[in-house]
Amino acid sequence: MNPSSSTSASPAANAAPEGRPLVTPRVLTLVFIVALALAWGWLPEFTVSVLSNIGLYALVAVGLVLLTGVGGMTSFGQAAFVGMGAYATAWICTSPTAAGWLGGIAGSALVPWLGLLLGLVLTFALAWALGAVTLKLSGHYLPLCTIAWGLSLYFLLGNMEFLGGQTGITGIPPLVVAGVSFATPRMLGVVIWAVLLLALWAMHNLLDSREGRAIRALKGGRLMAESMGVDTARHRIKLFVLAALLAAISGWLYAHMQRFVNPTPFNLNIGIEMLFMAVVGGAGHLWGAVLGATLITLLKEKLQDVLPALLGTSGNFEVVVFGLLMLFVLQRFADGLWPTIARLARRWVREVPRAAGAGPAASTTAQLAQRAVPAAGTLLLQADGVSKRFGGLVANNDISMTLKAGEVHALIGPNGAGKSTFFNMISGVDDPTTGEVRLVGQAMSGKPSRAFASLGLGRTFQHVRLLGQRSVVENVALGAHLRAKRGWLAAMLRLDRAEEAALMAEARRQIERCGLGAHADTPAASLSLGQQRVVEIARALAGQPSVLLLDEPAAGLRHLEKRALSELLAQLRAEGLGILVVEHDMEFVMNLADRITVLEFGTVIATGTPAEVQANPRVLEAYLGGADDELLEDAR
Ligand SMILES: Nc1ncnc2c1ncn2[C@@H]1O[C@H](COP(=O)(O)OP(=O)(O)OP(=O)(O)O)[C@@H](O)[C@H]1O
Repeated sequence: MNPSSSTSASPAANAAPEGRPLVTPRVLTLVFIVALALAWGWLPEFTVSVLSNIGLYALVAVGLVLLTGVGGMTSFGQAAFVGMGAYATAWICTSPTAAGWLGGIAGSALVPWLGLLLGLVLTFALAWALGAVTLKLSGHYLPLCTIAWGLSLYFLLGNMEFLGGQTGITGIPPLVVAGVSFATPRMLGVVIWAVLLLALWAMHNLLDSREGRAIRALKGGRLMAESMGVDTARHRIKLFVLAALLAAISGWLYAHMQRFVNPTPFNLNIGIEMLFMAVVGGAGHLWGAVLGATLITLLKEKLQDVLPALLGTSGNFEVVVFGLLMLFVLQRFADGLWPTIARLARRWVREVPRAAGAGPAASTTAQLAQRAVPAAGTLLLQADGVSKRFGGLVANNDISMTLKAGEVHALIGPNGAGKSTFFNMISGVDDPTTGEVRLVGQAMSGKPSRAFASLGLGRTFQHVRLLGQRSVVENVALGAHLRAKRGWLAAMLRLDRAEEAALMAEARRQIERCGLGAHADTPAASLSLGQQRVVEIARALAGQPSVLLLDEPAAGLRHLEKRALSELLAQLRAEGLGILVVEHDMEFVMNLADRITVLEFGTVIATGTPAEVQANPRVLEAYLGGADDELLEDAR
């Protein structure tokens, strides 16, 4: 496990100044674990109890960090899932009905484990169902929905007679493993922290994988993630279920620590407190969950003693302080406290850069899926009479065009001519009102962007869409998402290392090819806009596309960079790619394109070679009528 790996954009970004004493995050983590283990037997009972509570909260907060900080979905209702885990084991361990079902094994040491299984199964089913309904919502509707089901589950738990109503369930047996009883917080605390550390390790592994990059991409917007082949709806639900399962495990441990359950610890207030923990600690950082859980738990303990003494009356005043604290933290530390601590610690702690090609030996490196290069002249992309209306506005009017393997086709036209709209039609972002798009011979009506990606369409965006805090190599590796297949479980257990090494090697190869080798480990946001556009091209190439759609690739590039880009695209054309470029830079287009299609007011006014288009009177008229007279300059 690696405390700062989730905090750092890249190894290089973490690099400490040369010559300073260095500790790697891994060593620091080991020191922390060993210190905790050695101190555990000697700590006072009360401290052990508080630490166990911190462990329980942190387990839930880890799920919230993934859900909220990494995946961009806010949940106020996580306490209800803790309740599900707690009540499932409480019921199965104590109910006569459950004992009837369990027959001979009722009362044995196995029953709490059946309670865990029941809690996980119920939570899985409920979270999947809730996720399927609520995660389609965006903006403030999603958090509102989590409040709604958080409240509902809380009242449900408190109103079911067989669960003891508001009184709850008592007499839950302690965990017993191989004859060893985990009845005391000192004993169960070991299990709690072991589970927490295991969860941190597994979640760190998940984030440091192909699926982790897909999860991070969710926050960058569905459009980008889908274009890389990520099924965003499915990933959102899986992330939601994963966070719920972590909460349920925390609930199971809680029930066997307290040995009784009632609905109070699972109400909305506690759900909000758990979200505080994730956000205050550092919503995008796994160890931020531990930090947040520690700070809030300790603060709560202190405030519960101090505030009544100060105010002369009792009440839940700590909630007011939490609210103020939240305001302060969000004002001063928008990303929570963990990134600030990690930044301060950078003098002494640094990540060891993962060397290019490091990982499993070449012989054990997995093979990524390969796409056969189409023969030159093969028809790759075809638009037949594509029209798009927005209300009364006809943005695209009966456009037909083709793209063949081994050619560069440019789409030009004045601002507002309908180029982006057409780009959206041929990349699955939007559906034509009438007409048809075919990709490698397949009709694409109604298919999402990821279906286009899986058929070999790679694209860049007019407004760059990168994960700015992540390194260039991670961004580019996302482009190869569909070429690998290891899933969440393999990633968590680190069984995907060979494949991951292959993905990273491929990403680095494409970065080198695009001339950005020196920036591979730099956070993408720290590059110039022009370089970020090139990163997008490298990301598209990592998917080994046969069709490349480039939306204004030369915008923001300096002269030499444009020349290098032009050479790269010419080389890709020679390798057999079909490239469609939407571009305003006429010199770039005229020097590169084999064919040009000119749009005006959504209609094709000319198609042909650069020379034919430059000599076309309608084209000259269209450009003279607009602000851009570069074409005329070129034509002369
Ligand atoms: N979602 C939408 N709803 C309504 N009108 C839209 C929508 N998208 C585009 N339009 C309109 O369609 C027309 C074509 O826009 P589009 O963005 O495709 O042009 P463009 O050629 O890409 O322009 P630019 O070069 O400035 O990017 C414009 O009049 C625009 O206002």
